[in-house]
Amino acid sequence: MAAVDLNAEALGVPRKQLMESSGNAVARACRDLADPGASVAVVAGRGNNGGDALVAARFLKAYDVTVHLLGRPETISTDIARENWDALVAAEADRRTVTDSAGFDLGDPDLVVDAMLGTGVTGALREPEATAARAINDSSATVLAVDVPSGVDADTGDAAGLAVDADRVVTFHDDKPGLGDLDCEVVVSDIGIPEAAELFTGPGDLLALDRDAQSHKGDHGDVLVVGGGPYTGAPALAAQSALRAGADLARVACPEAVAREVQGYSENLIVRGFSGDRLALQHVPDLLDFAADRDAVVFGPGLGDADESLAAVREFLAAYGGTAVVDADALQVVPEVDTEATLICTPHQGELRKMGGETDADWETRRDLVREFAADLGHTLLVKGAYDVVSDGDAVRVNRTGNPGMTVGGTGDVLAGAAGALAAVLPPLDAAAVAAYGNGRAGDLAAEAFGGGLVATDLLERLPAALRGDEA
Ligand SMILES: NC(=O)C1=CN([C@@H]2O[C@H](COP(=O)(O)OP(=O)(O)OC[C@H]3O[C@@H](n4cnc5c(N)ncnc54)[C@H](O)[C@@H]3O)[C@@H](O)[C@H]2O)[C@H](O)CC1
Ligand SMILES: [K+]
Repeated sequence: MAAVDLNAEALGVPRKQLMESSGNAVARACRDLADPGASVAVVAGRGNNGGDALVAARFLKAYDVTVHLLGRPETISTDIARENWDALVAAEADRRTVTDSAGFDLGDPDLVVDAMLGTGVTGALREPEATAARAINDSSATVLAVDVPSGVDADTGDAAGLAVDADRVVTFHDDKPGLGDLDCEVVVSDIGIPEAAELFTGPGDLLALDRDAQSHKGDHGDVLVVGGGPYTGAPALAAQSALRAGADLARVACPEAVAREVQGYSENLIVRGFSGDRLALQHVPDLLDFAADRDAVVFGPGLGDADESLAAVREFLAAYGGTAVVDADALQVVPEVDTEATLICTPHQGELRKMGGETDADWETRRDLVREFAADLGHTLLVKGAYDVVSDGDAVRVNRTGNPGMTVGGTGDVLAGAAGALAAVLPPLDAAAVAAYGNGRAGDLAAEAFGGGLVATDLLERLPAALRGDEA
């Protein structure tokens, strides 16, 4: 929900506007449950759940409304909730602030609006919320809960002890998984979050990358790039991109003939050569061993399309059970391989057709075609284009970052490496979506500096800022 909110904000629909819609929906539910003139007690907590009800109070002119704020106004935790409190103060609305549980008096209302806690609840209800919850449960009033009954975990439906016993819940945007088992009526209200906030990647998607302060070396991925042979820059770009996208370790397995050159690009890479000047079947057993201890493998950058190299990719994937990003020439073997591995395939439109997939000039048609083809393959697809389409055969995401300057060579290797690093820490669909978003943003930042003259290494430098969400 937090991710969708941020994406909505980036699309020009800020949280305060959503709160106005939520409050409006709460007021509608009140009108449904009580006749004009009825007494309504709005019990508001200090977060945005409370804020929703403070808005609702403004919409209930035909009712006898008393607002109980649990806590001093200075302790309201968000600006948008505080602004709505200030609006009630300015309007001299009937209101009380409850600074300790002894000071809470619900009165004898016809209807209670429970807006103490929503999705922000942590642990058992503290005071004065606990006292207020008991008073609400003891009263004979009809109880309308905002978003979720206070004290109930919206994801699981569990309560850590006491929770409000509601007659009806008005929840927002989408059903919450935890509400299904509650013994009360649940109404889902649309609050104007654009569908695009869920379809298109946005800054909210970056929330998935938040790191645990307690993390250790290796927690963020040990990534192996298998490639090189005819090209040496591609595997080096992919591996460096994995590091820039947050991986702790990036290794390259490449032919001995090019290993020195690959190492020469960066001292941050761990390079391991195998005999000869290109990948072949004889290398597969060692590669499988080496890959088994890694979190993700990126297959393809600079590998070339020699028959023996493609045969090796086929044999590797057939025996591999981990997570792999498959790019470039390696893509063509994917449709014919029966593998246990979790694959993220990163074709451009031409490579997609070579894999047997269809494409279309219209992005909405393409979205549907990519979803179907991903379902057929049983793998995640990231189909590159002006609009990148990502699908695991079920969900679809579309990425709009990036610019025409990125048609330069090497940007695909940067994307594949980033996808490898992210696949080490996120589910495949999210890894692909965030990689596409970050790579495109890095390209946009690079275009600011270099326009159509940007090169792939410019993206490497800007990938950390792009994945942090810095403004272009
Ligand atoms: N897009 C949306 O989903 C929208 C949701 N809205 C509403 O916002 C709430 C979530 O708001 P948030 O501020 O994140 O959290 P809460 O208001 O639920 O609670 C935070 C508040 O509560 C305190 N607290 C936490 N746990 C406890 C406890 N066990 N006992 C006492 N107090 C507790 C904490 O310290 C904070 O002060 C969502 O449910 C919707 O109702 C938006 O308005 C519209 C968009
Ligand atoms: K609530």
